[in-house]
Amino acid sequence: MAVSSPPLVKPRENDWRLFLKLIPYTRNNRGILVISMILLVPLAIAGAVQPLIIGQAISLLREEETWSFLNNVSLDQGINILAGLLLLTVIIRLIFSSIQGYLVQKIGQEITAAVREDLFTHVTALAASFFDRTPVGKLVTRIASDVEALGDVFASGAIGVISDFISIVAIVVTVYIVDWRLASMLVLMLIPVTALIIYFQRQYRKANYRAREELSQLNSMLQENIVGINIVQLFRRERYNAEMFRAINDRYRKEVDRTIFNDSAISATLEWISLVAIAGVLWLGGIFVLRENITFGTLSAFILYAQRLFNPIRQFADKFTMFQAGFTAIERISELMNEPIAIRDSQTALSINNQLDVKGINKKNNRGEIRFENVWFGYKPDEYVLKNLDFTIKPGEKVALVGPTGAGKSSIIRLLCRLYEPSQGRILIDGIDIKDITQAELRRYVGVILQESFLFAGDIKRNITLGENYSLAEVQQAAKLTNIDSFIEQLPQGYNTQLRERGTNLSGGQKQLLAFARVAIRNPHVLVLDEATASLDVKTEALIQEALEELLKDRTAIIIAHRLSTIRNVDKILVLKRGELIESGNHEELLEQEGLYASLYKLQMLES
Ligand SMILES: Nc1ncnc2c1ncn2[C@@H]1O[C@H](COP(=O)(O)OP(=O)(O)OP(=O)(O)O)[C@@H](O)[C@H]1O
Repeated sequence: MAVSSPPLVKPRENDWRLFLKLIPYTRNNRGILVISMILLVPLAIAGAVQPLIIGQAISLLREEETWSFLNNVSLDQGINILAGLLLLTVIIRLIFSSIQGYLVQKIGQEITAAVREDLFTHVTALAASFFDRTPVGKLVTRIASDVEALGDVFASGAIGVISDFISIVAIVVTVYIVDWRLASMLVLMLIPVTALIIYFQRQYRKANYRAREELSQLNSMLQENIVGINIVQLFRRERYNAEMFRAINDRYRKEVDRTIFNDSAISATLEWISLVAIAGVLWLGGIFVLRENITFGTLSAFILYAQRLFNPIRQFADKFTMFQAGFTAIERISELMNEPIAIRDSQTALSINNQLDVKGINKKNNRGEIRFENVWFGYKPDEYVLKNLDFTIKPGEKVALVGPTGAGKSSIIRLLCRLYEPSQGRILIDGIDIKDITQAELRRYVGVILQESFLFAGDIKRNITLGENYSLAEVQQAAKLTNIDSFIEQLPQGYNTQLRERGTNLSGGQKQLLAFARVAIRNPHVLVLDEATASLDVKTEALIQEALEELLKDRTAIIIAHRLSTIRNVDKILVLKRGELIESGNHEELLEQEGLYASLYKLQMLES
C-alpha cells in the first residue's frame, strides 16, 4: 500500500497538442459542432450592441446627437424603437444561447462516452504485467472521474470559451468604432490582467495535477480496504488504515485547497480590474464629456462596455480553470491510452487463421503437444523465476508440475497462456510458436482452471458462457460433464440464479465447480488445472475427479497440485525448484530416484 507522496509530474505535452487528440472524437458530431459555432456569431453581436442601444436612449433623452433614423421620429417613438431593439437582442440571446448550450452539452456527452469506451477497450487489452504494477483505484479514477472532468470541459467549457472570445472581439471592435481613445484605454488594461491570469492558471494546473494524483491514491486505498475488508476487520486494522487514509486525504485536501486559492485569485483579480476599468472610463470619459468631445450617451455606453468586457474575460478565466482541469484529465487519460499493449497478435498470427485447428478438422493425431524450448522468464528484468526450461509434453499426456511454493509452477502456466512472454526461448503448441497464434485461438485451445475463480455479477448461465453464444442445452451438458448439474439444479432458480459481485453468495467450492463448467463448455484441447481442486471437500473432489477423468480423455493436461496423492496416476511429473526443472518421470521412477519428489511424497505420506 503506497502512501508516500507521489512524485510531482509536470505537464509534459503542449496543452493544445493534447487538445488536438480529441478532434477525432468530434467526427460523428461535426454538423452539430458547426451549427453551434455559427450560432455564436449572432449571440456575440446581439450582446455587443446592447450598450450601444442604451447609450442611444440616453443621448435621445438628453437631446444629443443620435443615429440618423432617430432624428425623424418623436422622442416617444424613438424610445419605443430603441426599447424594441433592445428586446429583440435579449430574445435572440435567450433563444440562441439555450439551443447552443444544449447542442454543446450533447456533443460533450457523446465525446466523453466515446473516450470512456476507448479507454475501457484499451485497458482490458493491456498485458498482465501492467496490472501487476497499477493499482485498481488508480485505473478506476482515470476511467471514471478523469473522463468526467473531460466531459465538463465540453459540456460547459469548450465552445463557451470560443463564445467568450467572440464576445470579447465583438465588444473590442464596437468600442473602437465608437471612440478609439476610450477603447484603447480599455484594451491596454487587458494586458496586465492577462499576464496575471496566465500566472495563476499555471499554478492552478500544477496543483490540479497533484490533486488528481492524490485522488487516485485515495481511491486505490479505498478500493483496497473494501475488497480486503475481511482481513481489515479480522486483524483489527480499522484504526491503523483510517490513520493512513487520513494522511492521504489530508494531502488531497491541501492540493485541492491550492487549486481553490488560484481559482479565487483569478476571480478576485478580474473583479478588481473591472472596477478600475469603470473608474478609468469615468475619469477619461468625464474629461471628454466636459470638453464636449463625446456625448453622455457614448460615456454611458462605455461604462456598460467596461463592465461587459470583463464579464466574458471572467467567464473565460473560469472556463479556463475548468480547461486546465480538463487538460490534466486529457494528459492522464492519454498516458493510459499510450500505455503500449505489450502482448499483441502478430501479423503472422493474424494472416494464418485457425492454425491450431481448434475444431480439429485436419490434424487429428497431433493435437495438444506442448514444447518449452530453453525458456527463461522473470517478472523483473534479470530476476529469473524460470530458468532454461526445456521439456515436451506429448499429445494426450497428463503431466503434473510439482515443487515447493514459489518454484515457478504458476508462472509456467501464465507463459503457456501468453499472459506474459518469455525473456528468452520459445513455447510451441503443436509445433507452432505461440507468438504466431492469435490470443483468441490460443486461449480457446488451452483451458485453465485456477485455484480461485472469479465470478461476475449476473446469473449462473452467463458465468459459464461468459457472454458467448451457447444454448442452455450446451450449458447443461457442460455442467453434466463436470458432475455439477445437480448442484446447479438445487439452487433456487437453477441456471438463472443471480450471483452477486465476485460470487459472494456462493462458497469457495461452489465457485470452483462453476469454473469447471466454464472451461468444459469451451471444449479445449489442453486443460490446465492450477490447484483447481484444493478448495473442494473430499466428496466433491471425488465427484470432480470422476468428471475430470472423462474430461481429460484425449486431451493434454497440465496439473499443478500440492497434494501429491492426487497426481499419482499422471503420465509424467515435472519437479521444479527455484525455477529449474530438477527431476522428471512418473511416480514410481521418481520415488526410485530418491530426490526432491521422493522426499516431498514421503513427508506428505507421514503427515496423512
Ligand atoms: N506478478 C508477479 N510479479 C512479480 N513476481 C511474481 C509475480 N508472480 C509471481 N512472482 C514470483 O515468481 C516466483 C514464482 O511464482 P509462482 O507463482 O510461479 O510460483 P508457484 O510455484 O506457482 O508457487 P505456489 O505453489 O505457491 O503457487 C515467486 O518467487 C513469486 O514471488
